[in-house]
Amino acid sequence: MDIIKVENLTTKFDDRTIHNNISFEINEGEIFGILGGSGSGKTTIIRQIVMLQKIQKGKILFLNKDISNLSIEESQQLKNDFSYLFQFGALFSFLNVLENIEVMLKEYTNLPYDLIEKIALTNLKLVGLKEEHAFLYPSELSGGMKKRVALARAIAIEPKVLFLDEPTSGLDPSSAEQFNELILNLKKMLNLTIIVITHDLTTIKHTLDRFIILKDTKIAFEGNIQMALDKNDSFLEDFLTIKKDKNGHKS
Ligand SMILES: Nc1ncnc2c1ncn2[C@@H]1O[C@H](COP(=O)(O)OP(=O)(O)OP(=O)(O)O)[C@@H](O)[C@H]1O
Repeated sequence: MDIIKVENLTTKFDDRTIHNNISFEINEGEIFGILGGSGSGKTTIIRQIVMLQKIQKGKILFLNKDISNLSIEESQQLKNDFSYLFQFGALFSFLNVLENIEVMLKEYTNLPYDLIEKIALTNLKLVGLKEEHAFLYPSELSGGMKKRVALARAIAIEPKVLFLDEPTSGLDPSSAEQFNELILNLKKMLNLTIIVITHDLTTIKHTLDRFIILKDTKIAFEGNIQMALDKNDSFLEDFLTIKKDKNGHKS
């Protein structure tokens, strides 16, 4: 079942066309990538799906609702169904780890504080951190730990859909790999649909179930990594820096 359906989306800023009549669907339970060069309109699409940017032409259905025609109550309800981790999704420097995770719960629920604290601790552990990290401040954390806290904050409200913008940017290869592993585990454990903007080839090759590549206002490719490898297309080979061994096997 599709959880998000983008139909004939056209976006222009001044005279510049960013998306020209593009359509795609994101299925429930998949990790879906939105890829493309810098300025190809990846963040704009996500901002449109999460209702931060107006849809100029075309339609987006999110959980079967046309997001351009929602009542205030419907839009509030939909906002409870997703969460996002933006590229520079900073933590509040004056709050400790646990308090940072609790922010969304305090904002979006009426739960009593002892329950909020319990949920925050559970989510802290879900993202691979320990109770002893709970009272550290952001300045005392590594980049990978900060991303984990931001992720714990995003999943604490139990969203159905999670948006991640460049989740591994700024991480060293080993931390990025661990973060990718965490995304895969969370998808399985929490039954999430995850939409990822990424340039990270490891994420693209090992974490995404399916992806689109935006190029020159259109979708240049839609499918999974195997389909991309099978295509023998020079743009795809360059974009994904696909390597061939001496027997012509691609990786
Ligand atoms: N609100 C806006 N008003 C005017 N131009 C905008 C607006 N939002 C985005 N743009 C422009 O639209 C283009 C696409 O931006 P977008 O952020 O979606 O690209 P992107 O693919 O996410 O790029 P990157 O990988 O560099 O983050 C860019 O040229 C950007 O400057």
